[in-house]
Amino acid sequence: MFLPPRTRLWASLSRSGAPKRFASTKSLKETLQEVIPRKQEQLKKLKAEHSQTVVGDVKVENIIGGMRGIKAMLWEASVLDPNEGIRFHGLSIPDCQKVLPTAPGGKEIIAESMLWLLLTGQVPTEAQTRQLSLELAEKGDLPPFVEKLIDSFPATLHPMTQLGMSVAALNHDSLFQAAYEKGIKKSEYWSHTLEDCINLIARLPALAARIYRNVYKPGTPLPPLNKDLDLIGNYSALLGFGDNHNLTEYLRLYIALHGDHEGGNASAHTAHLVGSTLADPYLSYSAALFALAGPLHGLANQEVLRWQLAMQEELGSDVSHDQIRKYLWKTLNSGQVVPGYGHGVLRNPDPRFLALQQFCDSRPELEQSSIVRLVKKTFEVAPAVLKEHGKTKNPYPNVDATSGCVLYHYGLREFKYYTVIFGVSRALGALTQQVWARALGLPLERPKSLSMDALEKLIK
Ligand SMILES: CC(=O)SCCNC(=O)CCNC(=O)[C@H](O)C(C)(C)COP(=O)(O)OP(=O)(O)OC[C@H]1O[C@@H](n2cnc3c(N)ncnc32)[C@H](O)[C@@H]1OP(=O)(O)O
Ligand SMILES: O=C([O-])CC(=O)C(=O)O
Repeated sequence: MFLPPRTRLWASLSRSGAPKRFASTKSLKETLQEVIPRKQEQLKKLKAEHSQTVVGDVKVENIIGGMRGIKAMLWEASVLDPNEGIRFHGLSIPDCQKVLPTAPGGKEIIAESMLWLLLTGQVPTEAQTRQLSLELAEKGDLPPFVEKLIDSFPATLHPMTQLGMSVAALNHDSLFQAAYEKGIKKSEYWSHTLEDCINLIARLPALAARIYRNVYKPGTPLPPLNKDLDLIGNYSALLGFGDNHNLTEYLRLYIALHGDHEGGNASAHTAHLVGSTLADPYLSYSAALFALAGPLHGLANQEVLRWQLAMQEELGSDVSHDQIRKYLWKTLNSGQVVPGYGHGVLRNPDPRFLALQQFCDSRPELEQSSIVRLVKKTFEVAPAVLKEHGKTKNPYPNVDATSGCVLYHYGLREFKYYTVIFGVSRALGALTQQVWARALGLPLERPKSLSMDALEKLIK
């Protein structure tokens, strides 16, 4: 039975509050086959009954202000509330932490259960999650020419550039593109797109880990994919951290939480825009990765670590609130942004930041870590400084403020690599939408632009 998200959450919690799973044995594709006709019907009804209903207005400030606040995209998997933060099909982060299956022996949400939720709007069973893990591990090997391509990159090429280029090269094997060339019907687009999306997600650990090894641990052999591990268990092992359970668990949580942040963020929006031309999922996601690689977006997590380490270098480890305050002012007065703070939509501390901080608070070794403590102390000071500075509409931390310090503490210290981990994650949401865009037959994205002269004419 298909239930609205909130009802489904309550239905998936037993009376004792412990998660209870539905006993479905359906595969991901079978589940989607069930869900898609209902969504198609919903869209048809919206079009028929409300095409002309006004849901917002556009001011000049929206046009010159990066389209902030304009409701202009359909995005199925998640919606962002400025104060509450993200909900995935209606489920908040704490809701997801209660009901989504974890890895055997683990406590954190895994990529597979988040992907299932994003794609279907349903909480998968333990068995469905394991089945998906196995499918991903079976499909995770790289084509030899892509391995060669990655190996040919100079180690000085930024890891995000390497990731974007290698994801684009995987389109050599795009099933959607091959089927399109044969001339398939529009109603068949989504199933080929789904195959591509699953194949791409499956290959991301091997791809991202190969980049890491080449750049930072040259000459160390990559282990084969382990069919008994989940996607991120394998990623951690490929990176060389497989026996670090704490880091593996952190990566699982990190990657589940960064998976989707509604549609307007720069990476997801880029994937959607490029995908709307019917470019295949590899090309669309490759483009998204280059948007993620900008310092106002995903690259901010690299910038946060660089900034916090520079602060530590200058002030020492045992730093006072007052010293941090002065350091923040120095950054602001030199005309730079404080990385990890502010947001295009959020107006409160990012619940992803809070969830990652909670992870830190639950582990004694992280509570003792000088970099983790510095990040926490910065949070205790920065909002007041940013409020006094008076520019940013949101003086609170976003997820990037804290995501890197835990990696750093656990030994993954090459912070130029951090956005690659974000890039492995964002595929979950961006590619989910690609499937939905094809299933719903969404059109080419093409908003209207205006010159300043044209705008002035319109105002008159
Ligand atoms: C996963 C993610 O992508 S989360 C975001 C990651 N990015 C960062 O952490 C980088 C630092 N933050 C920022 O640059 C911004 O807050 C952004 C890009 C995230 C959002 O930008 P906007 O929606 O334009 O923010 P906002 O409307 O509050 O900006 C108003 C002014 O405040 C400034 N401002 C915003 N955030 C900050 C900050 N953290 N430090 C200093 N100034 C800031 C803006 O630069 C802008 O200044 P301007 O008028 O001189 O151009
Ligand atoms: O929503 C945004 O604009 C940026 C962000 O936090 C994300 O993409 O995760």
